Amino acid sequence: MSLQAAQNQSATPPAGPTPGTGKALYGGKSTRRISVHDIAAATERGEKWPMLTAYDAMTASVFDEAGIPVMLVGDSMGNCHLGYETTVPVTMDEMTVLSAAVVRGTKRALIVADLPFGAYQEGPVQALRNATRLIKDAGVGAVKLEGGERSHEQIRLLVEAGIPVMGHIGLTPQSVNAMGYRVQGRGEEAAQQLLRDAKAVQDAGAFAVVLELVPAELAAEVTRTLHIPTVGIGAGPETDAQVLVYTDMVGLTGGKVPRFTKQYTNLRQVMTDAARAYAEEVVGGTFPAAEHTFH
Ligand SMILES: Nc1nc(=O)c2c([nH]1)NC[C@@H]1CN(c3ccc(C(=O)N[C@@H](CCC(=O)O)C(=O)O)cc3)CN21
Ligand SMILES: CC(C)C(=O)C(=O)O
Ligand SMILES: [Mg+2]
Repeated sequence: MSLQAAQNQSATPPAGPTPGTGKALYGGKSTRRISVHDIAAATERGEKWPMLTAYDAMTASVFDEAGIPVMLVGDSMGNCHLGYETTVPVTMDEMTVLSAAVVRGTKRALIVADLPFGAYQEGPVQALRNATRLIKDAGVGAVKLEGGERSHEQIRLLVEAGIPVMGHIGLTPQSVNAMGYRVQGRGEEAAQQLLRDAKAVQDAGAFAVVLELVPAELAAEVTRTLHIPTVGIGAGPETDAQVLVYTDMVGLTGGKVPRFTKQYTNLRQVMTDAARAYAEEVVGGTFPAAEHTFH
């Protein structure tokens, strides 16, 4: 969000829910889907907004009813949901099936789907072909792809074709084999590159940009510089929006989680306890009881 927008915000505080805009992001009366324009308008008013990943209809319906306005069918499904080591092996077929499920499970949220590794690196035409699949076959409202300057031609062609695009710069996990999982944008030269990447994404026509694993001060500077919303993950508190991988947020991720995540509950423990209780009752012969039994 620009400084101008921030000043507008302090000059005219939001006056409560307005149909079709503003607090409608968080479950106002409107039942239509949230659009990229609603996202831009909310950000202009200085409203921060939360994004969560989702990979199936059931989970997505929970978050939709909880009022999460934007959901990302992230290629993090690779390690969080499909059992791969990283996001790198995720295919367009996997993205399309799970994105369609998330769309079916939701009524209100804007659904953004990642273009997986290999689905846009060949060039803009390949990017358009694969983004079109996610829009037409899965029914998502927008796509996301990684890279700043290196991806600006892809972003531009998708936007010209009428597909809203979210950019993603800083740590780009599809490049893990080249860059590892390290904080990005440290040092003057790397910071200048991140600013150039952010501007390239905005100039290409993206409606928002994810900043992953960058110093908070740099994320704040990018946020002040751009007019499109910034969505932070491991980028400090001053971005316009935040995103978390939902399995980290609910404590379901097996193994190590990044330091920037916050675990709000421990579903792994809840599910472990439930599974053990069920197993004990089956072994002990106390389940099924009379009320679960037909004669
Ligand atoms: N479960 C999960 N959560 C995520 O946030 C996530 C995924 N998976 N998969 C796709 C990408 C990969 N991400 C990652 C993966 C590892 C680190 C990591 O190891 N970070 C170090 C900090 C490194 C440093 O200090 O430079 C850490 O300890 O958090 C960070 C982000 C974020 N995304
Ligand atoms: C971490 C977020 C931004 C993402 O790209 C994903 O979940 O795949
Ligand atoms: Mg991703």
